[in-house]
Amino acid sequence: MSLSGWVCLVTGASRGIGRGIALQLSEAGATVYITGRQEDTLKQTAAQVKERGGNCVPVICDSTNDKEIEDLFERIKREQNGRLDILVNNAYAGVHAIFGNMGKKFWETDPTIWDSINNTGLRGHYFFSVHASRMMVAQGQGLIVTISSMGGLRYLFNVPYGVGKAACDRLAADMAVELKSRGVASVSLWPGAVQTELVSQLILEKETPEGADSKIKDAFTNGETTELSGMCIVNLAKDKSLMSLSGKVLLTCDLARRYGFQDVDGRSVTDYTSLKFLLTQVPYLSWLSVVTPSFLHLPRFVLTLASNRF
Ligand SMILES: NC(=O)c1ccc[n+]([C@@H]2O[C@H](COP(=O)([O-])OP(=O)(O)OC[C@H]3O[C@@H](n4cnc5c(N)ncnc54)[C@H](O)[C@@H]3O)[C@@H](O)[C@H]2O)c1
Repeated sequence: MSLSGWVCLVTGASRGIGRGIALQLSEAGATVYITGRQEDTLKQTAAQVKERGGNCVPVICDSTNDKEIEDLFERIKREQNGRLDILVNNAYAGVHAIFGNMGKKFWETDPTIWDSINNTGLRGHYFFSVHASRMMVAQGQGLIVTISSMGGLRYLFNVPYGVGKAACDRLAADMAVELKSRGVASVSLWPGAVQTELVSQLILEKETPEGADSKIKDAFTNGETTELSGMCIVNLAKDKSLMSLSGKVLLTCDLARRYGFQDVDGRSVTDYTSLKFLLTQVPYLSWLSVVTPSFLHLPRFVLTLASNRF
């Protein structure tokens, strides 16, 4: 799957899912601009990319700093003759705030948690998308992937988290409406639970945090690697039916099945919408999962109904 000659931009790639995505895109041959706020950690990602024979350009760019965002796009235009093929909106500053406030109600939490969660992870995505779309519309093609999660569907963790994720899904969908006639695709990608460095530190290596549901820890124990989302994006970028997927929420487990791959460590990808998995979550019925075939899935319209807003 070659992306040789492609130019990509991944925000927040100094660790976590962003780093995994940068590794996969560069391994596929793309030149990948990666952003973060700290030079040392960005350089660590760049060194890993280089070790695998890839090419990446680390750029210090805070997603909450409009001027730094503008300068970054000017630089890409200058260095790549106006070419940008893929933007991945991934940067996120909310993980510490989420796990540090587990179990608290929104009125018991400092309201600035909204900013920690949504300034980088929603407002920043909009700003990056505007600049990227200007380049992509001019070239008549491109792909914008906004990393979101199933918190966009129903309550998960806390109020600003769910609102932010629902808004990310809507951002991807509404941008797709305006971009469709210009040949540019916009999708929202939902990873499952992912074993990032922070998840290891804050969840896996600790007792279940106070106020947290023990099922959350189980989900992360069987979680995806940080590179699975990257594998999904590499395959998606080459999909001849890409425009027909534009505007949709895509799940990493569905894309792994669509393109027929396993996680980079050889594990099969947990399918959160399979009947088999869902039964494991139901007390007294979990035994049924053993005899349930894994190809039975929850139809997508049921997921839509699960948002239950009417
Ligand atoms: N970890 C999971 O299990 C999981 C599951 C589903 C969805 N997601 C989503 O994936 C996205 C990435 O999450 P993660 O778990 O990899 O987070 P993370 O905290 O491990 O990584 C976030 C990255 O963003 C960077 N960043 C933070 N603030 C920034 C700023 N102002 N400017 C530029 N870069 C900044 C960080 O330096 C880091 O590189 C989030 O939207 C998250 O909700 C995560």
